[in-house]
Amino acid sequence: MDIRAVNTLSYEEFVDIFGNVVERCPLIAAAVWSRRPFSTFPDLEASIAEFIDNLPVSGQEGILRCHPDLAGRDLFSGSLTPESRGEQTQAGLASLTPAEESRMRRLNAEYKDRFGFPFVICARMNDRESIVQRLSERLGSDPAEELRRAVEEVKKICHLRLRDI
Ligand SMILES: NC(=O)N[C@H]1NC(=O)NC1=O
Repeated sequence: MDIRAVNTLSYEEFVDIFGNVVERCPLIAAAVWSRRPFSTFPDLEASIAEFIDNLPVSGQEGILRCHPDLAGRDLFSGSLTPESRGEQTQAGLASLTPAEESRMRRLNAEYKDRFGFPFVICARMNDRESIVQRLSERLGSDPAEELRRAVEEVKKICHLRLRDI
């Protein structure tokens, strides 16, 4: 799709196409539609990033809470969005050993307890080993720094999803 075509979309069409570039947050696409025309795809991406950056902390945490756990129950029950399923599968998370799976589950739960939102990382820029490693490392982060880092990961996921479109 080219940017001129994007600029002619109604908001319903725009939300249909871009509603999941940030996982389960169609509100973001609905909001940035009013900033068109976009000169390029990076311009659209920058509008999304700016919208996210201008949210209060509760809004940014809300975005993170819309993300499914990595290698969590949703992956095995089939209730993920197609985008998330593809990303998690590509990173090897659909084929963890039972021991790796239970380690992920334990670390994810510990992370949520500590920060109040799920661990978010751009799965396609990682593999199963680096995901577990980052998760263990980030468990020790300062909460404000961790929120900032998690939001940057949301933007990386968004970047790749926009590129797919
Ligand atoms: N929890 C989490 O990071 N989930 C996301 N990461 C990613 O690459 N796709 C997702 O759904």
